[in-house]
Amino acid sequence: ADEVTQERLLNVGKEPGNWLHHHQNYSAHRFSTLKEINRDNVKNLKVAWTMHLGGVEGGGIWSHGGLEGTPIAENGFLYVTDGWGSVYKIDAHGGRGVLVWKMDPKTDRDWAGAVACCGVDNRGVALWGDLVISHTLDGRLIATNKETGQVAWQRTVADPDKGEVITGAPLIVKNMAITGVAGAEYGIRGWLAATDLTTQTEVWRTYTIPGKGEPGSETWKDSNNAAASGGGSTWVTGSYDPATDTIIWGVGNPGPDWDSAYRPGDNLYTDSSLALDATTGKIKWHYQHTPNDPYDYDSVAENVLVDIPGPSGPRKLALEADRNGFAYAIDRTTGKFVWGVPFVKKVTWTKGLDPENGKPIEYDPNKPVQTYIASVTPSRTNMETDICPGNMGGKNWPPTAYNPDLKLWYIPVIESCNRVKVEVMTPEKLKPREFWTGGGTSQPFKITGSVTAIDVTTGKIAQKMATPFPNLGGMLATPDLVFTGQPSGEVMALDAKSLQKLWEFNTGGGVNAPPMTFTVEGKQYVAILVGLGGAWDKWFIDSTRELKKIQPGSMLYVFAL
Ligand SMILES: O=C(O)c1cc(C(=O)O)c2c(n1)C(=O)C(=O)c1cc(C(=O)O)[nH]c1-2
Ligand SMILES: [Ca+2]
Repeated sequence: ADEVTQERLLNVGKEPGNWLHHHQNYSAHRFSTLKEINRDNVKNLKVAWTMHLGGVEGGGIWSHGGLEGTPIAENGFLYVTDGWGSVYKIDAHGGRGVLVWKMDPKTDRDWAGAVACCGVDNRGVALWGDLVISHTLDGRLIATNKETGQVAWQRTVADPDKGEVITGAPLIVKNMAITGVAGAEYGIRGWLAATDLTTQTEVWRTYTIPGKGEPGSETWKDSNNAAASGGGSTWVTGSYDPATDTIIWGVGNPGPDWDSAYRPGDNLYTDSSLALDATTGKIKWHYQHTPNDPYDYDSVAENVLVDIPGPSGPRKLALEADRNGFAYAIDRTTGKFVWGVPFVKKVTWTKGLDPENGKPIEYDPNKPVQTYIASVTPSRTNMETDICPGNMGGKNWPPTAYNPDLKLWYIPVIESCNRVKVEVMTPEKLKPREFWTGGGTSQPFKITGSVTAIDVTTGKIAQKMATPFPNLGGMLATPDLVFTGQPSGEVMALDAKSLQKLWEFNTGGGVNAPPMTFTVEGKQYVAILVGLGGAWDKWFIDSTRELKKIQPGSMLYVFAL
């Protein structure tokens, strides 16, 4: 078998025809050097083959599943998941797709689906040795034999009885699988866990909310014991810097989401980028974007690691496009702010970022409860208000892509506002497996989107292409193109510099997953999963009424010249 080793995972540039990491490389670039499909011929791109998958069944509070995964490609085989965690190995040789095996983990749909805030979601697998490593919504890490499709072993990592589920893809670092958790809307205390794949045991588990007396615990100043149910999920796969053996991972919102007076203080490490020693799980640094967040602005987005020439040698940056509407560059050696720029058209909750430290200008470290621009901030004295970006954020989980030649970073943008209603929470209201949000949202405004390119040498917006719908799929970059999709069904290719649309195909479904690319027998393909699920069609559909017509679906599209 083709063993996937740490050596190969570190050197994916040597095998450009494969796509071995969830985010393509450890730096989360989602950039492929393949250029058989390019600016000149992309207009001729056609469907090469398709495959219907399963996983559309409902469960818990969900009427159906959706597809958010990034396929993994190795030596002509694809590995994809559906929302309930079934893994499909597909033989892509010979210009068509043939199912080799399907591993159905028999996810407990009602038990897990009842505490999945935002859809029946599974964002994909990882490869290690001769195993396919995957997660299930009901909290398991599963190792499947790559050749036979037989489950080699499995281990429970998260507990839906506590409101914990898993939606993200695992990150493989050395001999470990790193698992992030979801559940901040159900009063969990977030964590990251590392499982040794050789011994099948836990190496470390680091909580994203410090325990009593630990550094950072002073940022929970309440008498409600809010930290114990304070959220801080880690539901999007992070990145890894081998030079310093550092994992950089985004942390989600504090809970209860909108009643910030329940949890006075900055609420570390919610809404932060967190750097951990990969070997020990020890926290090295953090950078918090929205202290004492009253807007539900999870900072779970992937951190994109880039090295930019600077006056005194290369600057080692971690880029993050935050739900709060700002894109950040952080020095990934020190965790210090470098630049920040709004990437959405409308931000109303702050006047902007302090150019020195990147904190919102209105942030006052001496205030226990931050009010930012108080007239548009949900609070106990402003119980109903409109926020921009809306609570899905300026960018949600759909991943960015980075072109290292052009130094352009492409953000899949949601241009939005929505309405928040606050509910005052008390400790008695905290119940296992029940929503712990301190309010709710409604959608009185139309929501659109864009692809926004940032020049990372300047931290300025280089280009923006408006789209009629929010970007719920994410980005792929190649030397002179970017690929993305729309929830209305279109997959498109844009010119990497001008963002002019060069090609489009309507899949007849809803795109809620990122495109990727690979080769088989020397020929380049672009693959994307199609099937609208996630948070949108339950919680946000009123802002995009045309999308109400989109039917549940589950299909893999593969394109070629
Ligand atoms: O805090 C969390 O634990 C958590 C988890 C998830 C998830 O696992 O999908 C989402 C969110 N929050 C969230 O706030 C959100 O907007 C969201 C959208 C989606 C999606 O897949 O469309 N998931 C999630
Ligand atoms: Ca959340």
